[in-house]
Amino acid sequence: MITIQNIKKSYKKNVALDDVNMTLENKVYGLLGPNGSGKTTLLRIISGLLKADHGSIVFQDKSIQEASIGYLPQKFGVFKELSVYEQLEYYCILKKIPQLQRKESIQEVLESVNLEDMINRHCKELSGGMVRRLGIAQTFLGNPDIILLDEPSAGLDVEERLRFKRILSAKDFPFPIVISTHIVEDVESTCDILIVLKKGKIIYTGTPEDILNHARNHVYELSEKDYHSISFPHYLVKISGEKQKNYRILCDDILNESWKREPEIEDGYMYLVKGPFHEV
Ligand SMILES: Nc1ncnc2c1ncn2[C@@H]1O[C@H](COP(=O)(O)OP(=O)(O)OP(=O)(O)O)[C@@H](O)[C@H]1O
Repeated sequence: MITIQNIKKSYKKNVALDDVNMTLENKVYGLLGPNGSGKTTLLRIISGLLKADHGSIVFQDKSIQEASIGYLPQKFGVFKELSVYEQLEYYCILKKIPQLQRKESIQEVLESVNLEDMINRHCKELSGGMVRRLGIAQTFLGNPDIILLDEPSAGLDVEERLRFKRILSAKDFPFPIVISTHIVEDVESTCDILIVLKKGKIIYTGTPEDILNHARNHVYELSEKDYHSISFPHYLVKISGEKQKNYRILCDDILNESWKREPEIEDGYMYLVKGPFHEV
């Protein structure tokens, strides 16, 4: 278990994290939040790359520095002249994986991200999405105590995005996995717990199912004509339909009952982030 207590971090006067507290068990966590809400800063602090101004992170009664951490940064780079095998062997050395175990570990993680055929290719031959998958693979090497993935599915095509979700759903991992993203779709079916950050503060911790309740009675679908006639505060979630367009909105006003819709996870998340829509 990892306990994160009272973490604060500012960049000069800009407060990036404002008293963040959470406990991470052996579950998959989706760290959601709009751009600039503090997700990367939090992951960098947990990984030990960045020092918090205040607070502590404890791993099983010890300092987090003693934990083995698998970390995928937002920008993951490779040594272009190394082969895929050599690149991962380099990570094995950093993670102190004994030489005899390296080959098997490397093959295993490459298979999990569907890159086994690239094992002897130069990293410079990999596409952007393949580099991202190599980045995900290296986090699983060794016996990590925690895995931190900063926007893992950025740049992955639909098939690889689905494969990544399957990896996460396939088994119970013996360590926490934290996935940072601002795309609800990436985490809704794979994460046990969602944590939502807004302006450096946690505004929601709970299951993906419970988050949609935040938008209950706030979701409406209007025709184009009706939508253009409203003037109260609202958030436009999406426009769907071909000929007859439906405008799905979040608002605090009570509208025609026939326009009301059941909330989905994305509605709940957007209401938390954008709402409320009346003066509080
Ligand atoms: N190195 C830095 N120097 C100054 N300010 C920074 C630095 N890194 C982040 N910030 C600021 O801290 C806040 C949180 O940024 P952070 O990158 O952690 O957010 P994020 O949720 O990961 O955003 P995104 O989804 O865009 O990646 C933002 O206001 C950002 O401008």
